[in-house]
Amino acid sequence: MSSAIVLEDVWKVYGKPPNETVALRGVTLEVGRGEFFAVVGPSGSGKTTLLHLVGGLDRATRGRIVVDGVEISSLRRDAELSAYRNRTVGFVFQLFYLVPRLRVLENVELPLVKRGVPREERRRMALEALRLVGVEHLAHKYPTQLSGGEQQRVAIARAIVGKPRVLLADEPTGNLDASSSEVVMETFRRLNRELGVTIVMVTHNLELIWNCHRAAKLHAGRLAGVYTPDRYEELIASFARRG
Ligand SMILES: Nc1ncnc2c1ncn2[C@@H]1O[C@H](COP(=O)(O)OP(=O)(O)OP(=O)(O)O)[C@@H](O)[C@H]1O
Repeated sequence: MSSAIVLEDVWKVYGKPPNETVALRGVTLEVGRGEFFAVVGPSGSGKTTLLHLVGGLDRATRGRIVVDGVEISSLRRDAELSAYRNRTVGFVFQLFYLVPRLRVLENVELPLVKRGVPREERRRMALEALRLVGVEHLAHKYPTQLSGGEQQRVAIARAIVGKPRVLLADEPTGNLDASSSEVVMETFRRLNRELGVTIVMVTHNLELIWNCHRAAKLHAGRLAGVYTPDRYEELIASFARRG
């Protein structure tokens, strides 16, 4: 298994003594290329922190992080980290963060504007991304005219339009009802299967791990285990016992 993501002894400390919070305490983890990988754990266990570090939204205090062959923990300049964010990873958040005054197509084009892709090419790529997630017919609507599930699929189109190797999703169904959640999960499964995109998804909803090849459990900033589907029942039961 070649690795899309490698974390070696990663620590994250927020704040300064005596008011510091240690969010990650030496996490070592590998995610394979083409894996659909879940991260679960109680509130405050460090899930979002881990995703932010992998996505280059924040820097680790200590340790090594390599994503798609790039050692992001050694990128010192903000411009390098920003280029990494724009090219290698795509983000999907719980709150879709679409720009309300822009049409769906224009929202999806945004990451390409930053890259300086010419207009016609942008349009073509944005329509292709919308088609991949099954909402091409909504291209000329505004976000407020869409359901939550449709907005999240547009946000996924925006995340994949630049053809990132890794898609990072933080509670992507946290704001959706059960049927919209299923549509979003089906979209992820298809992107993973057909395009081979590596997906890391943070979730509170343990039922969603059944979509994933493996699931990591964090507890108080430490890796408490990495599970394959044959042990998911055991993982779910561990939450029933003590969270
Ligand atoms: N910017 C920050 N400044 C200070 N402390 C922070 C910051 N972000 C997170 N923390 C703290 O770090 C710890 C881990 O937070 P994190 O958001 O990663 O947890 P989580 O598992 O994603 O939680 P949840 O499931 O509630 O979203 C928590 O104690 C949190 O209060």
